[in-house]
Amino acid sequence: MAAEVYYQAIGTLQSHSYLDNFNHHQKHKSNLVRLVTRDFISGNGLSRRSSSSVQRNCAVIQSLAFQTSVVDPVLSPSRSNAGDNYKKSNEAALILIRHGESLWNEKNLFTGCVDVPLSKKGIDEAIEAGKRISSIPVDVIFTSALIRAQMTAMLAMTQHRHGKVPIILHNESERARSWSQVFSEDTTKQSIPVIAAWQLNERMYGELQGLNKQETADRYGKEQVHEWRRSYDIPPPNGESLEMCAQRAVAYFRDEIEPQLLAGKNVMISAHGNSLRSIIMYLDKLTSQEVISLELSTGIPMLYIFKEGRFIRRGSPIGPSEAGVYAYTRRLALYKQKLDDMFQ
Ligand SMILES: O=C(O)[C@@H](CO)OP(=O)(O)O
Repeated sequence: MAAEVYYQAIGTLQSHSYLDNFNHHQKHKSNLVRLVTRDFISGNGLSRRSSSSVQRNCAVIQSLAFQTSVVDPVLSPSRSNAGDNYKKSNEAALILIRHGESLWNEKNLFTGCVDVPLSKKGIDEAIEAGKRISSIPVDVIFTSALIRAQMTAMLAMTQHRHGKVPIILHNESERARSWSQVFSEDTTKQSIPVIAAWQLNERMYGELQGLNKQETADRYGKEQVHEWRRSYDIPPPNGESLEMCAQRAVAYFRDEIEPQLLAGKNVMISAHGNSLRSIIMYLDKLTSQEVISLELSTGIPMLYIFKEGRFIRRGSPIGPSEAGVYAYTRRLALYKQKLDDMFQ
């Protein structure tokens, strides 16, 4: 009973998860999640005090949502896409994760398409991310072609409770494909295909790649560097703007990933700050103004549900130190229950 009440309360809070994109609202919601989680952990279920506090605060969250003038993706008919080629389909989970901290994030260098591995902290973040999504179904994984996204996906999957083995598909040549075949149906069932695509790579940062971000701001001015980093259509010198990055990343999402979701497959995408910003812009129908303030932390998985042609955000932990809470749907709760029963 306590768990049921807990998930319901968290569900209410997390249904406004798009507020996480706005730092000033994030804090408020994070306090509420902490309050409810504390009651749950104490084992007494939701206390009357917390229960009325959640109700009261949900009203506050509602009004914050109104102030942002972002339409609630849960309540509104559809801010989302896939409309044209919508077919009646099963519900499917979509997890988006930005890679853990890389060795160049650690050094504050522009990275873009330079292929840099995770730092020690990034490895820990990826493992932590894996714990947070360990009860959410994953049938197929898409990563960029870059090692930091691939390391993140693989490390995260070591924590998954289903115990399946992620296997990178090699389609770069006929020989690579044929030499990496598996000849057991049972083994295939126990594995998750991992598809690497360059289209999901970080935006190409042009002549900024390898430069220190602070030194670049000192040299060219804070405003100019912010424009290069966050504007929608201004590219850094000889690099890609977010708009250019979206042209390949969103096209790939629509052509290769949406069909999987339509077929009812649960998908995880491990990619990068800007390739994911462009995909989120598409999923949440953000304007080119709104996307400027969209920041993604390293190693924090976000959950969407794809149902009846719509993408609905179901939450994301607030930050690295927060508990991983998502608004589970009935189908996800049943999947979790199945894992609980299996590992009792
Ligand atoms: O350097 C990069 O490739 C990206 C992501 O780390 O940086 P930014 O935050 O400027 O988009």
